[in-house]
Parts: sequence; C-alpha cells; structure tokens
Amino acid sequence: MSKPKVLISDKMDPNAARIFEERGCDVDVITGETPEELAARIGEYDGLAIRSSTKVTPAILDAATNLKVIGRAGIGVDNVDIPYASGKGVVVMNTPFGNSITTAEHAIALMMALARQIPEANARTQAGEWPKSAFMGVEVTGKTLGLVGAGNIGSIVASRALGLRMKVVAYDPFLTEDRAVELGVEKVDLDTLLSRADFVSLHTPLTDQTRNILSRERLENAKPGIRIVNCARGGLVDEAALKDLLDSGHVAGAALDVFETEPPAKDHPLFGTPNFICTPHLGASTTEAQVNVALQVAEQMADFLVNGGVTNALNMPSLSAEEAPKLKPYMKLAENLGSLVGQLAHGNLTKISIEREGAAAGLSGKPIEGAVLAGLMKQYSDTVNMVNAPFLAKERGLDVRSVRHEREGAYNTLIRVTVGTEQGDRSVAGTLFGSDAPRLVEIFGVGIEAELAGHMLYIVNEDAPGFIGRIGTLLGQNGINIGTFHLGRRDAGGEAVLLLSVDQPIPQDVVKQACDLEGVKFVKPLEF
Ligand SMILES: NC(=O)c1ccc[n+]([C@@H]2O[C@H](COP(=O)([O-])OP(=O)(O)OC[C@H]3O[C@@H](n4cnc5c(N)ncnc54)[C@H](O)[C@@H]3O)[C@@H](O)[C@H]2O)c1
Ligand SMILES: O=C(O)CC[C@@H](O)C(=O)O
Repeated sequence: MSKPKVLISDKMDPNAARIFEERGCDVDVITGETPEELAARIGEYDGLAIRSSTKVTPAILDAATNLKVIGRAGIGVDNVDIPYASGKGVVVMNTPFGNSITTAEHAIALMMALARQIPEANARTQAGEWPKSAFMGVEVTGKTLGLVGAGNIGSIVASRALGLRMKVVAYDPFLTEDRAVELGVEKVDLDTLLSRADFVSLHTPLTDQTRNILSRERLENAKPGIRIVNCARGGLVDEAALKDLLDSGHVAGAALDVFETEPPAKDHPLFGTPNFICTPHLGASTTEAQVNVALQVAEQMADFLVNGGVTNALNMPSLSAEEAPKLKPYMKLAENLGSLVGQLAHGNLTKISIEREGAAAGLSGKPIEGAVLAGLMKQYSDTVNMVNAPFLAKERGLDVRSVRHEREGAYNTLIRVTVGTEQGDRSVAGTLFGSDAPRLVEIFGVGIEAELAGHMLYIVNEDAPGFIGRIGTLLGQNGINIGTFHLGRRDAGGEAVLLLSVDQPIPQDVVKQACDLEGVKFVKPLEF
C-alpha cells in the first residue's frame, strides 16, 4: 500500500516533518506559495498541515481531490472554511493546548508593557533621550483584570494574574460558577466587567457573537483609564473606536497582537498613537509552543491517515487509535446497513434511528452514526463519507437518533437501523461473526443471515415450493453465477425473503423477468 502524502504549506518546526516520516507518511515542505500554486499542487496530497498563512478556501478544497485531513498547528482555524471542508468530507483538526501557556504569557507581557509603557520608554532611551520624567506607570498589584473568555488561555492568564496579586473578573457565557470558583475568578456580565476592570484581556474565538465585542458603545461606557489587551483575534475590538478613545484618554492604553486585517496597512490609524503598542501576531511564537504544536499536529494527522484515529477534530467526533481498529468492522457493518435501508426504503426518508446493543453499546456512537449515514446517502452523492454525511443528513432535514441499549439480546453485539418512510418504519439489523465479519441478521422483520457484499439481488416472494428452482433457472439461463444464497421467512407459507449474491451486475431485463416469476412480490438489485 502506498504511503499517505502530506504537504506542510506554512513555516513549521522541523519536528513536524520528522514525525510524519517516522509515522509512515511521505511529506513535502513547500511554503509561501500563492493560492493558485497551492491549488495546482494540492490534488496529490492526503493531508495538509498549516499554521495561519495558508488560507484553505473553497477553491483550494475543490482542487484537493485526495485530501482527507487538514491539521492546524495552533488553535484558531479561521483560515479554514470548515463547513466547506466538512461538505467535502475532509477532517479538520487543531492543536488546542500546545500554545496556550505561551499565548497567555504574551498577554501578561503586553499588560505589563502597557502598565509601564516599556516599548515607548525603550525606543526613546535608545534614541539618545533620557526621558525619565515623561513616564509614570501604574502597578498591577491590587488592580482588576477583566477576562473576556475564560477557556484554555483565559484560565492560564487568570492564574498568572492572581499570582501578580490582581483581582480577576471574567465574562464567559460558558463559565460555570463551580469553574469560576476553581479558577479563583468572579463571574460577571460584560457590562459589569467593563465598568470594573482596570485591564481587559480578550480570549475568545472570533464568532458572530464575539465580532466587535468591544464596540464603540462598550468602550465609551467602560471604566475611564481602562487598558486593553487583545491576543486572541482581530475583529474583537472596534479599531477605529479604539483610536478615538485612546486619543481622548478615555482608554489609557491598548496592546494588540492581532488585527482585523493582517498584516495591517502601513498607515493603520492606530500606529503612532501614544500608549498604543502592538506585535505582529506573536502570541504563539515561542520555541516551546512551536515544537508542541508541530509535534501534536503531525502525530494527530499521521494517526488519522495511518490508523484512523481521530483527535481534536473540529468536524468529527474523537476516536482513539486503540478504539479505531476495534470499530473498523462495526463501521463496515454500519455502512452496509445504512446502504441497505437506503436502497430498499422507498420515498422520502424523514427519520433514522441507530440502535446499539450488546458489545456495540460499549462503543462510541458517533462514528457508527456517521458510517450508517454515509451508507444511506451514498446513493445521493459520490463524495459522501462519514465526515460529511451527518452534515448532509442535517441539510436534508433527516431526524437522526442514536440509541444505546443496556439489554442483552439474542446476539452478543447488534446494530439496528430503522428508517421512517411513507409506508411506516423499516428496520434492518446486523452483527459481527467472530470479531470482525459483518453479517445481516434481520431485514424488515424477517430473520436471515447474509454477508452484504458486491452485487446482490433481494427478492420478496410467496413461500411456496418450486420458487428457488425458478429463480436459479432464470439466472442460469442468463449466464449469471450465484455466489451465495440466503433465505428467510416470517411464517411457513407466508412471505419469504431471498438474498443472493452474484458475480456480476444483474441486467435490467433479468430483473424484469424475475419480477414476472410466479409468486414474486418484489425484486431489487443491490450494490455494496
Ligand atoms: N495571538 C495568538 O497567536 C494566539 C495563539 C493562540 C490562540 N489564539 C486565539 O485565542 C483565542 C482563545 O483561545 P483558547 O485556546 O483559550 O480557546 P478556548 O476555546 O479554550 O476558549 C475560548 C473561550 O471563549 C468563550 N466564549 C465563546 N464565546 C464567547 C462570548 N460571546 N463571550 C465571552 N466568551 C465567549 C468560550 O466559552 C471559551 O471558554 C482563540 O481565538 C485563538 O484562536 C491566539
Ligand atoms: O501559528 C501562529 O503563529 C498563530 C497561532 C494562533 O493564532 C492560534 O490560533 O493558535
């Protein structure tokens, strides 16, 4: 089997390339290309490892015909069109912790630099002045730091600020009272935070809710003399308003590591403003953080490409490398069951339920759900896989339920898939023979044991003598060889089900002739 191919398209610590190679991937490091150059190249790669320079746009994703995974060596993934990547079935991963300490330290460094105007004092001193009387700083001890966002980085900033003997208040809609107590911070609303904070540090992602969170109105109503630090994302602070309020003195200082547009224009209005300092998106730029994120992204991506393990994916549930091989036969079973109901159920499907019992109940439900949906929707799309199937299902308004039963059933492991159709609910179930051989064990209420593979024919007929001979003769006369033959029936003399595998696709006219055989109620060729 050929090795998966990975492209590292942004400057990254060399440990990333080393890990990819050690873990069984071929790797190219080609940085600084134009979007057109990247689009021309990307088709040959299974994985793309990036930092923030590469913009993974729909045009790049359309050209990425083999791409399976994008790994961001860092936290923010605003340079990746995740919905589009999900639609294409590409997993997007980040490394959520590798640079958190470094970024938190940068925020603290900028806060201290603002408090003592270090950059300006440094520049003037080195320019030959001795401007001792021009600078009068403030202590941070005893002052209030307002954290907007108390996730990974915000929490670390809180602990460092408490070490500096500051009081910390935090605004984060997802911060629980218990967690606030654990962090030693006071949970407040945003207006209270801005009315009380001497320093504000931003640590949220940029979303529709956080864009412009420090708006002109909020800045105008903030405590006079407030100082602002943003090491999170440009776009959180209204830059024009910040300029006006620094000029008026209402805001005593501001430090930005990130800008709405990066790099900012050379004549950005904030440049040259007294008490404004900035760094060129250096939050994550320490040796330690860059080694961490490079190692992590390469480990995660190689694990996915080589073993199927999923860690820190933003558009797919996690799956450990230990669990991935155990899940593999279940995924095949789940995909086949989804495909079977998809091929057999008529009309508009409105809901689907995926039940797991026995050993299957102990496995992660989301990957199994993704595999069932991928099987179900294969008929509608050639590019569907377990990453994009849940999104496609949602788009189609399909109500998807996963149920895990504690009960013991007739099989020691079982997956049942039931779809709601215009004719009522239709259900199929399957198990594993041994530890890894998927088998269908029930189809629409009829017990049967069959492997679902290759070209198959499903027939519902009256349970009466002579039928098996008739279908065997028909297929034989048409030169079609039967591979496997499986029978099931509800009651003797009632409705029977025949599922057989054949060595080639069954032509339409043979299907038609099968429909015309005596006692036949329904015929459907199936493909797995
Ligand atoms: N400057 C840099 O180089 C650099 C480096 C690393 C991370 N970052 C950025 O820092 C930010 C924070 O990273 P993190 O690892 O702490 O992320 P995180 O996901 O751990 O924390 C983000 C927090 O923001 C909170 N939040 C979400 N919406 C909010 C809202 N409307 N109001 C208030 N809080 C809200 C969340 O509940 C969460 O607790 C991200 O944007 C990341 O991209 C920047
Ligand atoms: O890669 C970088 O230098 C920036 C990383 C940072 O913005 C992040 O979100 O992790």
